[in-house]
Amino acid sequence: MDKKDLQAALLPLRKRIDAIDEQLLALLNERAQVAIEVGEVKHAFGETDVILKPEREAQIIRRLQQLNHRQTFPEEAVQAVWSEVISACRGLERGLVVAYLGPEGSFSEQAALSYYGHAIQKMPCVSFDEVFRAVETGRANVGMVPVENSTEGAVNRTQDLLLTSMLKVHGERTLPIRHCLLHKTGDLKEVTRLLGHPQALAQCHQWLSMNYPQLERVPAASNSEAAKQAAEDPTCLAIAGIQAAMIYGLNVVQEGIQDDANNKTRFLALGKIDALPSGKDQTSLIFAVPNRAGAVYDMISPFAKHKVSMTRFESRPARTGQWEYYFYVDILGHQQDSNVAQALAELKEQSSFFKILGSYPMQ
Ligand SMILES: O=C(O)C(=O)C[C@]1(C(=O)O)C=C[C@@H](O)C=C1
Repeated sequence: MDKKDLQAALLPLRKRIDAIDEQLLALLNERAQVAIEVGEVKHAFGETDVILKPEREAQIIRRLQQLNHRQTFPEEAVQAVWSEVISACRGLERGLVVAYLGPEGSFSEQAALSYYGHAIQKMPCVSFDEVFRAVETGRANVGMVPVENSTEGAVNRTQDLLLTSMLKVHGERTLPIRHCLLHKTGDLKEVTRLLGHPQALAQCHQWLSMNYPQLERVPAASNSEAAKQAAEDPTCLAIAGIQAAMIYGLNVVQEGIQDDANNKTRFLALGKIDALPSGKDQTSLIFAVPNRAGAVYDMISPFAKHKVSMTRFESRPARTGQWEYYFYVDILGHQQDSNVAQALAELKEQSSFFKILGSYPMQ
């Protein structure tokens, strides 16, 4: 069989794919028209602010994943494809400005694109504080921030900002984090310094100590900022993701240098909207207890009483110098579910501080 036979065998199959793509495109256009009408209805009812409905998006994707069960189209692709379809339709209703820690090529950007899709207006910010401020002041509609990492634990600055901010959580996205060692040319003769975000330096600590113990480790504002600087300075190595390497034209000296091969970061989607129950939700909250024996035990007993599962329990010093703490807790269920509502009401009753960050669809 020669090349001509191959082309002849492929031709009818490719014709079928072309015909299917035409149908898909026609259907996508039909969907886009309906989304525009949805936008008009929302407008007529005065819902002009943010078009985003996290619970509806989660329900659409979950329903399709179930329908697709045991079919040929890959399971993960359902989420990826429909996130983009919904993103494009949402963008036709109204543009969404998304703030995150930049510059371009950061893991936060990846999380933002994965959660909100590509039909967004990106607003890269210089710090987590700036991300919160951009959303609070209305310059951005929503923001995406890392909250915890599987190797390093809580992202403290985010935790502190969540404590005082009026923003609410409406979604989450967990991404695998693969760090790469990057350099301008790949010729490391002149290298004296290693740039990376403190979280990235910590996640690669063992590998760096084994392979580059002599290099000065310099904290950067973000991984992509480290990559951007290294692209201009051959005396610097940078730790960042492969995305940043491509954007800033860097050489990948070594891929996957994080100490844990399964390194993951969980990001939170923030805004001023409340996500309604989607059928599979979780709730994030912060509370503090009076400083007395058994207080924490008493505090969390309403969860057991009302059969609410706790999936995360983290503490952070209250900075009073009194060994007092804020507790960051995630529970399964939506704050509108009756058992969750009862447990939260009892917890609130006994706390010296109580704040619900939001209920939102589980990824
Ligand atoms: O159902 C809506 O409220 C819509 O705006 C439509 C749509 C979609 O494309 O399916 C778009 C954006 C919302 O976040 C949810 C769903």
